[in-house]
Amino acid sequence: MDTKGAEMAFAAETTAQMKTETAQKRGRTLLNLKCVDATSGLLGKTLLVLEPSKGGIFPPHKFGSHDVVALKANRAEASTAALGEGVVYRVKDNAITVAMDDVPEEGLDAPLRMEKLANEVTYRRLKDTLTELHKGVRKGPATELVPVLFGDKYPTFAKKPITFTPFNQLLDQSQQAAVAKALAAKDVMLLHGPPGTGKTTAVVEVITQEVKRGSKVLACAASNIAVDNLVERLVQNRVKVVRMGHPARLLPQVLESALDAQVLKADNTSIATDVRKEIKQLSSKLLKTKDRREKGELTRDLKRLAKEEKKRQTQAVVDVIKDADVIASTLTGALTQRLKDTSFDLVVIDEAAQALECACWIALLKGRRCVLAGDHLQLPPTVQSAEAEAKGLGITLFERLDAMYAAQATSMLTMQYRMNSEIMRWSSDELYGGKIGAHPTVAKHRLCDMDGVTACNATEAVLVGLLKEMRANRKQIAAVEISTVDGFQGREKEAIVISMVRSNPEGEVGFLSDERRMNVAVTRARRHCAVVCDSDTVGKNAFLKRMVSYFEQHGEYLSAMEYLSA
Ligand SMILES: Nc1ncnc2c1ncn2[C@@H]1O[C@H](COP(=O)(O)OP(=O)(O)OP(=O)(O)O)[C@@H](O)[C@H]1O
Repeated sequence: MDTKGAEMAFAAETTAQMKTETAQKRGRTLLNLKCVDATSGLLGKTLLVLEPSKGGIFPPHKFGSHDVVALKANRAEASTAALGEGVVYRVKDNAITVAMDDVPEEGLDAPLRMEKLANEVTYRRLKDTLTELHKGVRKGPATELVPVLFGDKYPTFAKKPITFTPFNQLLDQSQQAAVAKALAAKDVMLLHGPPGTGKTTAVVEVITQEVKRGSKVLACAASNIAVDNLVERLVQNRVKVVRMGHPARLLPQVLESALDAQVLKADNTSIATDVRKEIKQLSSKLLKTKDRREKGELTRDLKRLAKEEKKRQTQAVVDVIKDADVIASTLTGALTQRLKDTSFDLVVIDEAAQALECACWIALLKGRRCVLAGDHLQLPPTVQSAEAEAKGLGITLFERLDAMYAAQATSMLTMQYRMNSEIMRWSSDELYGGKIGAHPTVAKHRLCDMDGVTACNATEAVLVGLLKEMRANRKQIAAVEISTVDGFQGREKEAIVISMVRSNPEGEVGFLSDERRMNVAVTRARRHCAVVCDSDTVGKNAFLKRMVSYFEQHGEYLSAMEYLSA
């Protein structure tokens, strides 16, 4: 990680180094924009709406929600300071909305260009954390935890079994056992949640129980969406939760939990607002007065008031954070200055098997104990540098700890609430030692039980036909989504069609052979899973061969010839 690596190089490919036209071609800059609207509203931020100057739609580009962007005059030199920076809030074909802290005072009425900025803050935070770890953690809340996570000390648990009254009455036995283990953990516990087993449900119970016993909890995940998911459910349990992060990156349904929203409501904020009004009045008095003594007095007062305003604003943030039972943030977001002096009894990381180990450390250094929830038998985070991956960045902390401490520290959830048991059994037998069961509500559900579906075979044929047609016409049909497996992790659909497009005489199966990828692909399906493949090619790989024969045995097998004549 100390060499910059491919990811850093990619991020550093800033538009500043490219000609603006080249940058526009690469989708990192949009030229000739006009600002058509500026409204305040998003928790004190201003939303600017930008459209192509000549109307119509934007050329192809790479701007997406949450990107950090700079606005400049359309033809400004690359080195010219930006009119302002903001975060992309919404992207449509013909308009992009950007949330800004401070609206540029001038320049918005002229043609503009928008540049995508490399998110260097994240890299700096990862690097700073690694440097701190490298120096050795001799003080702070995680002093006792660090040796356990590096394999120098075994994890320990309370001697007496923990009993608790679940908030969620529906928790199954394996979820209850996992929660009890988490509550008993003195340093680390791994909550292993295979597909559809309600890992987040168990995590929310752990956090709620911890709050009940007086703990302050840091709840994290690598992605904003996973953090918002936790926040939504914790709010339902009436837990006092504060969501860190830029409001433009949060789902609208969790905005009320945002730090900014709660700070706006704080007493110290209304005092700061009053002080600001007073400052305005005194400033205009100062401009009018000719009296030297009065000028001196007013200047002194203004200085004092400015200090007071700042103090009240800072105190409002400190109070909200202090008063919260749970602070929720992304892993890298946990390194904010605002949490610098806050430590936690417990750090919970959801989707830990999809997070880089160094990102986990940002959060872990803030807590005495930790619970990591995830499934290392699904796909790990993407690492763009092959070298970094080979040197260990591709192994997650969850996987590493499970390899060291599975017997002591891991509790696996064993009841799943998504798949028909035939779909589930392949994954359970191949990857989870045959330990997973299907809840009765899903065990037998099939596509043909759904309203409007009459014949399952016909539906399969339609699905496959549809897929071909969409590929050919490159168009999206409502209710059908096309995605790579990697992009679909964490999601589910009633029916999944897996296209294993490889077909060659050498039997090269490439990335299909990653068991975790196939595990993710198959386990997205609730009621129906169809695989389209060249069985000769994929049959050269033992794992895929077993998979195809499982489908042959337990499902329906049709050759291409049979489909063509169907
Ligand atoms: N004990 C339970 N009883 C009934 N339904 C449950 C139970 N636990 C989880 N579920 C349901 O299972 C689904 C998945 O649960 P949840 O959202 O907690 O899992 P996840 O962590 O997001 O996904 P996954 O388990 O695939 O990792 C949800 O619809 C949830 O309501």
